[in-house]
Amino acid sequence: MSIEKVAIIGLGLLGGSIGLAVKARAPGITTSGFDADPAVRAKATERGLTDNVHESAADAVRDADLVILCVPVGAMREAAAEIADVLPPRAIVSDVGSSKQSVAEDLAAALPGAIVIPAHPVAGTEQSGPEAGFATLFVNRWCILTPPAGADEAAVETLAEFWRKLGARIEIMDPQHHDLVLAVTSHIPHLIAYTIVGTASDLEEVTQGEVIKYSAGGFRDFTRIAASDPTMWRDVFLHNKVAVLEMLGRFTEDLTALQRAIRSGDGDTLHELFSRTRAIRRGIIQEGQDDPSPDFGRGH
Ligand SMILES: NC(=O)c1ccc[n+]([C@@H]2O[C@H](COP(=O)([O-])OP(=O)(O)OC[C@H]3O[C@@H](n4cnc5c(N)ncnc54)[C@H](O)[C@@H]3O)[C@@H](O)[C@H]2O)c1
Ligand SMILES: O=C(O)C(=O)C[C@]1(C(=O)O)C=C[C@@H](O)C=C1
Repeated sequence: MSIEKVAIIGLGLLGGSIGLAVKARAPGITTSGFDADPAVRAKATERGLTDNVHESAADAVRDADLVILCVPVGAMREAAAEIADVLPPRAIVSDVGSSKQSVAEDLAAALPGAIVIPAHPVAGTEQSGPEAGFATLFVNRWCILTPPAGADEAAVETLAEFWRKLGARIEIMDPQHHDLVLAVTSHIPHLIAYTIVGTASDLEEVTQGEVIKYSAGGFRDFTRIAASDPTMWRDVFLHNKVAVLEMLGRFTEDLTALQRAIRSGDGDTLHELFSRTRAIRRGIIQEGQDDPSPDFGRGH
């Protein structure tokens, strides 16, 4: 199976980055795009995010070998339903959603009989919209494929090869496991950032403008994450509810243990944890998994 035409539905950060990455790294593949928002379609045309930007999802997916849904996870079902009647029978349908169980269920329900291979490129920034995309977003990043049991192996390999062309590394995972892992590595960190920035802002009366004044330190890193798209993240928490609540329970227990250590003056417990976490950060940097694009969306 080879991919000659990719249809991208949703032309924000992820959809736009896929379009630009195909142009830069797989120029033999044609791209077509659609976004529900006319202003996004206009900007996508201006930036040339895909070769063609269509006025309907149905027009965009015509003759496509691969369709990638790049919409918020809460909009996946509706976006899939819009292409159900016109989807070429041999086309692979995939997505980039940050949670996988609910998306797999929604796509299977909306597209009975279609070849559906959900995926999640673990790459992004706090930016969103058609101006945010860039061609190197996926370089050296993991793309996790979560094929359903009994999925066509050739289709899985075709999708994996597509993502490798864009620079990604491939992992295959069960959707339930994906959602648990990402709950702790991505979803809860975002929830913590939203919380700490929200709490500091609620305390503004006490801190009298100091939230902004002293935000050059660690707090500033939290504000970057807390600037992430509200619609996208609302949908992630509503659609990965079980895993997030389970991991949040575990996190709360660990936080309580730290609270106890501080209260009782147990410096060893604090020091041991902080040493372990420092080693993890250094390991990530050594593996070369840090910022793919230091001048974009990071480090400000
Ligand atoms: N932002 C990240 O860091 C990141 C990383 C990996 C995966 N993801 C996932 O990628 C997906 C897209 O996120 P993004 O950051 O590109 O968001 P974005 O807001 O930049 O883009 C989403 C686009 O989808 C469009 N859209 C919404 N409903 C639609 C519909 N029914 N049909 C057509 N278009 C529709 C919106 O108009 C918008 O332009 C989400 O599922 C998100 O969970 C995001
Ligand atoms: O770097 C960031 O700003 C991100 O939030 C990217 C990030 C992440 O948590 O790692 C966010 C959501 C995704 O589904 C994948 C990647």
